[in-house]
Amino acid sequence: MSVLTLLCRCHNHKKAAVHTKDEFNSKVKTACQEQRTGTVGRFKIAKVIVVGDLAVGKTCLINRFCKDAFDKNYKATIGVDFEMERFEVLGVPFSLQLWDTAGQERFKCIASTYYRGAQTIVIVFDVNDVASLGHARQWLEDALKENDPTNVQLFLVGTKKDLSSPAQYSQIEQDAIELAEEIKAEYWALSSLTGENVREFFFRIASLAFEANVLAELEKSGSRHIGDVIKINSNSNNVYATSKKKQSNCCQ
Ligand SMILES: Nc1nc2c(ncn2[C@@H]2O[C@H](COP(=O)(O)OP(=O)(O)OP(=O)(O)O)[C@@H](O)[C@H]2O)c(=O)[nH]1
Ligand SMILES: [Mg+2]
Repeated sequence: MSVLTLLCRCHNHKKAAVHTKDEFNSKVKTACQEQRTGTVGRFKIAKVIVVGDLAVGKTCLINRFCKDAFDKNYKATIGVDFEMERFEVLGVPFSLQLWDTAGQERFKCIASTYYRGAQTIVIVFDVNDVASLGHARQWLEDALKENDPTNVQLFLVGTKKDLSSPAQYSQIEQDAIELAEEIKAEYWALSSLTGENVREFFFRIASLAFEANVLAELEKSGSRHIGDVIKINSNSNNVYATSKKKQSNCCQ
């Protein structure tokens, strides 16, 4: 289990306007301190879907984080796979369900049936393959068909950074940041082979998903405080009498 107390700050991406928050919302912090996070912490599991072209490194990314393993041999994902990862954010337990989907065209229609209900969409491309970045928009469009665009958090992720020279990388980075800004996604570049930025990236997903969930709970509860106990005592509306009355009505 990973313990998160602060949203990860990632200074590498200062240009990616997309990293706009580096502190938890104060309402969220207070709610956590006062243990008023409602269903978050008890039943809440955020669904994360990972999409992108074949062989860009989706499975390796999830395996590096969840199993600290890396396989240099390519084994295509057939349909979907998923992993659960448990976190503790601001002292509150929180889980991510990570859905690894197939990039191969022939498995795509099976995979897309699992897109629904995602809270986070991760669009993956290979920083050494411009075409895979070009296809990112299509992946996003397909994933959004099954989800409410106003309620999802987007991440654009460039993988295999270890394979590119700084000069090559900075070229594709510009295009990636431009796209990220346009689609309002956070941009991350990482390597599953070396592990660079992998942990930070998943911590960030967990933190933002957690924050969104707690804010939604607070909003839902309106003026009533989540976690408040509703007291029923002998002076309250007599629940027994009411139920008796109902019973007698029913027999008339
Ligand atoms: N050097 C390097 N190779 C990587 C990295 N990530 C993945 N690979 C390699 O890229 C190939 C494809 O990786 P996968 O993770 O299987 O790709 P995928 O996106 O899951 O592919 P599909 O399941 O077909 O959609 C494998 O041979 C990996 O070893 C990385 O960060 N660096
Ligand atoms: Mg795969």
